[in-house]
Amino acid sequence: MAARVLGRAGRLAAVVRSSALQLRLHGSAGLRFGSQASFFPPLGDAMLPSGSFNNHVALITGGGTGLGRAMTATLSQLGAQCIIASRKLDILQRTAEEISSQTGNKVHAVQCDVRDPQAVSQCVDQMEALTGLPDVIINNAAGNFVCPSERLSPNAWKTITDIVLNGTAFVTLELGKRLIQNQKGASFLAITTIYAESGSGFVVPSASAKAGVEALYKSLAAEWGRYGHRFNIIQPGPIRTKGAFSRLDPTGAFEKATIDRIPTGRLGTPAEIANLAAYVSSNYASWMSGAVIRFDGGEYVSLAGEFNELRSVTPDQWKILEVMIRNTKGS
Ligand SMILES: CCCCC/C=C\C/C=C\C/C=C\C=C\C(=O)SCCNC(=O)CCNC(=O)[C@H](O)C(C)(C)COP(=O)(O)OP(=O)(O)OC[C@H]1O[C@@H](n2cnc3c(N)ncnc32)[C@H](O)[C@@H]1OP(=O)(O)O
Ligand SMILES: NC(=O)C1=CN([C@@H]2O[C@H](COP(=O)(O)OP(=O)(O)OC[C@H]3O[C@@H](n4cnc5c(N)ncnc54)[C@H](OP(=O)(O)O)[C@@H]3O)[C@@H](O)[C@H]2O)C=CC1
Repeated sequence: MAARVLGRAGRLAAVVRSSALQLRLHGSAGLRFGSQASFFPPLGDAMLPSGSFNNHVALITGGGTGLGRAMTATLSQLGAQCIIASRKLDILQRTAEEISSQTGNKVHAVQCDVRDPQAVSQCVDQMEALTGLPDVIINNAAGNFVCPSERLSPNAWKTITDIVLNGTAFVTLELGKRLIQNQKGASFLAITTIYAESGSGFVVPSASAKAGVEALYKSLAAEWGRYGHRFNIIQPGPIRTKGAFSRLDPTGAFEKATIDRIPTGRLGTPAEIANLAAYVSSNYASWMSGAVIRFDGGEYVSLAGEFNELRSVTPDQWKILEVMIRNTKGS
């Protein structure tokens, strides 16, 4: 009997040793479970009731492309009159016409480089003439590229931090002052990124500027509630847009690894973030201020936990690991 048990234990130990060796040699290659993305299908329809933004005016910076365009389309569909502002007037005009023709609600295109406070002031003048002051302001315009920090010129640093931090501040302060003067409340939303919180190498100007934007919005949430202003932040994870992916993963080499570390097994979609932005900017969220909403399919926590790689250990391997751990005696 004892010999039989010892024999079984010996065989098990041999299996444990060989499997542990396999694990060490080959990692988890080929041992992944099937894609879980099918559990988390993205929905594309506008989530809020139709007419939720009737009689509302929304300014979306960078609204001509990517996520800003998707937010504009959703707000317009829900009844808002939108103003989209960025540098490239032709792109803005094309987007404005396309969205207006689909929703029946006016979208205005206004050229504005948010790095220039005078241009921002003129943009707001133009907006006041077209629609009056806005109820909703979405600071979405940004610039970014991957680059080792030792290769950054002073102007590269300045370009990104000017668009992201100074641009957001110029738009927010210009509108805030005029809204306060007119005793009009508003919802301000800033689009940052998950690495605004953690920092990240290779996108250091963007990480620094987005962290500044978060500090700006949290501070104003505290200070300007008394004027009827709400300030919130959405931190998106990866969502395919030409603007982001062409500058952050120009060869496409990192996309699979990115998707593999997202617990929901897929990238986000522009329509999903547009629904969240619409909710945060709507009167349904009138008690929400100072919030930082991470919207990343779980990527941030997945990157943060040092044991999360163990997801790729199979049930059979777990049996072996458990035996090894239980058989450990002493320290
Ligand atoms: C691990 C991989 C992950 C894969 C997943 C991929 C992506 C998604 C995941 C997460 C995304 C998270 C956050 C995303 C944040 C974003 O903001 S994405 C949005 C990106 N969109 C844009 O950037 C659109 C607007 N961008 C631009 O217009 C330009 O790119 C630019 C920002 C450069 C501004 O244009 P412009 O004002 O015309 O500037 P210049 O071309 O004159 O350049 C100014 C200085 O910057 C230097 N520079 C430009 N490009 C680079 C570069 N690639 N590397 C190094 N330096 C660069 C340029 O030389 C100028 O400096 P000098 O005058 O020469 O000194
Ligand atoms: N896509 C993603 O995976 C993620 C995106 N984000 C954030 O989402 C937001 C939208 O990015 P995304 O849609 O992907 O990328 P885009 O490149 O499509 O959007 C950036 C927009 O900013 C505008 N812009 C850039 N510089 C200026 C400027 N100086 N003045 C005014 N407008 C300017 C651009 O318009 P123009 O060239 O006409 O000026 C463009 O429409 C950004 O804040 C980005 O940081 C955050 C995390 C992930």
